Amino acid sequence: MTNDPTIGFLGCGKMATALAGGLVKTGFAGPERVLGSARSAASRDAFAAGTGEAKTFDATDGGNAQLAAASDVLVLSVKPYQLREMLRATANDRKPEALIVSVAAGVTLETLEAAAGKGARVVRVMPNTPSLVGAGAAGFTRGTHATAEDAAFVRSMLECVGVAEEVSEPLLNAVTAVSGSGPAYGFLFLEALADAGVKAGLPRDTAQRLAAATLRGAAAMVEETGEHPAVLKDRVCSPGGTTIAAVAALEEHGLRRAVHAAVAAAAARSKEMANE
Ligand SMILES: NC(=O)C1=CN([C@@H]2O[C@H](COP(=O)(O)OP(=O)(O)OC[C@H]3O[C@@H](n4cnc5c(N)ncnc54)[C@H](OP(=O)(O)O)[C@@H]3O)[C@@H](O)[C@H]2O)C=CC1
Ligand SMILES: O=C(O)[C@@H]1CCC=N1
Repeated sequence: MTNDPTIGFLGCGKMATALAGGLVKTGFAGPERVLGSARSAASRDAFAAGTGEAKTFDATDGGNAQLAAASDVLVLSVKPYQLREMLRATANDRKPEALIVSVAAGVTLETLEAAAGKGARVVRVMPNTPSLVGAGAAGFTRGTHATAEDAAFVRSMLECVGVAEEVSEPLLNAVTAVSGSGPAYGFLFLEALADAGVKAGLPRDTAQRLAAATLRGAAAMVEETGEHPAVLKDRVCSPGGTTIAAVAALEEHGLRRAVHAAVAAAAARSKEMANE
């Protein structure tokens, strides 16, 4: 791996823009070391806007090959079903020593390595969109030919925009279900909390600010105190008070069961996508 690798995002949509934007924002990579390719001008413009005007390539006009030829690290960030074709299509353009990083849900190392060709160094990552604001959570696993240095590079890239955990490949389905898809659960809960606040009489913007800060605060307390979440929850519940009344209502309406079902559904879908 060169000292200042050029990181090319093949497919520069929502996840690529969140990750690349985070890398630029935190100074991990200057915009001159970040590239993106996509078919539509809308995707390319959004990526450029989110990354301090990183260079983009038009995929309808040989852009994927140009990006592949210029990238020391090639981040595959198209839809899962497109990955095999993208790897085959850029086979003759990629630098032989390029590190291939896939962020696609469900696509296994076996599939990636077979499509990337003999000896290809591949790391499979499951990031999430809060990478954009330096609060990402990612899991990763390295392929057969990826070196310890490759894993260290990917870890440093991910830790620049949040937390990163190296896991065995089968656990990536669970990582996808917890932290890859997880921001959506958080947004849904936050939206519901703000809506309920509006119902209780708060102005919308006040309710949303309070809900977001409260969830951020709860997460920060778990991280900073190292206490079990149940212990922290118990400290909010005064005997006969408001919180225990709310907690009882959440239990009655099946919050825990709903979360278990959601994570199981996402993990099952991730597993299923390996065969598509
Ligand atoms: N969104 C998320 O929270 C997360 C997504 N992921 C993974 O990231 C990947 C991308 O998902 P997401 O960012 O949500 O999806 P998007 O649809 O936002 O991004 C896909 C990108 O690929 C581009 N694209 C499509 N076809 C081509 C092509 N032939 N050549 C080059 N670019 C192309 C699209 O632009 P255009 O159509 O203009 O070409 C678009 O920019 C998926 O594999 C997903 O599993 C992983 C973790 C979290
Ligand atoms: O919904 C998806 O399939 C992708 C993977 C994790 C988050 N978004």
